[in-house]
Amino acid sequence: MPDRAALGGRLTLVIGGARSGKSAHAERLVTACPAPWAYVATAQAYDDEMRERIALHRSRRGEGWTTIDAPLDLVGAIEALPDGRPVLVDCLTLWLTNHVLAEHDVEAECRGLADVLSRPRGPWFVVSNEVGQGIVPDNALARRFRDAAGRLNQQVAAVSDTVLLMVAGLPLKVK
Ligand SMILES: Nc1nc2c(ncn2[C@@H]2O[C@H](COP(=O)(O)OP(=O)(O)OP(=O)(O)O)[C@@H](O)[C@H]2O)c(=O)[nH]1
Repeated sequence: MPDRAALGGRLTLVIGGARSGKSAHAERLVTACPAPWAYVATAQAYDDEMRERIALHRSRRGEGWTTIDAPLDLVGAIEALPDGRPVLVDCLTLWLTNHVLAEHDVEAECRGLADVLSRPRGPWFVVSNEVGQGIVPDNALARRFRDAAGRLNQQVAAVSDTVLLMVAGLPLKVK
């Protein structure tokens, strides 16, 4: 196992805007650890565009990966993984979207996730979107989502050893 400190510690949050290169960078970090790697996907393929994106991701990942679908029960999926298995969770924002749309108790879900991520296991790499830098959305659901995403990112960043902000494909170490 490579030096944990060199990999960024037990938990690394990779955060950025859409197409900032966060998934690819997080994959590079995970594959610096010995295989096998676990990919925990929170996306659901509702249409052809999403199906195509997912197929691209799968072909990019190649061998050595096990994919686990966890659109809602991310805590259960993480807890079920064997100790020491390098894990990539992609991404928190879609997981949050799924809970918001299902009208679940989003605050409780986020607390539960931050709690499991704060446990001394890993190496874990978690991808999330930095949202909310544009103008205030004009509908209440989007505002609620934006606020919940900001709070979730803060909670996860607080328990992370390393936080990387992706800008134009480049990682900026913010923690
Ligand atoms: N269900 C499922 N989803 C996957 C799989 N592979 C990737 N995804 C999803 O694909 C999503 C990321 O895709 P993109 O929209 O291309 O990436 P992005 O995060 O906008 O862009 P980048 O910042 O460049 O990574 C993540 O939410 C993953 O959950 C898979 O095998 N199964």
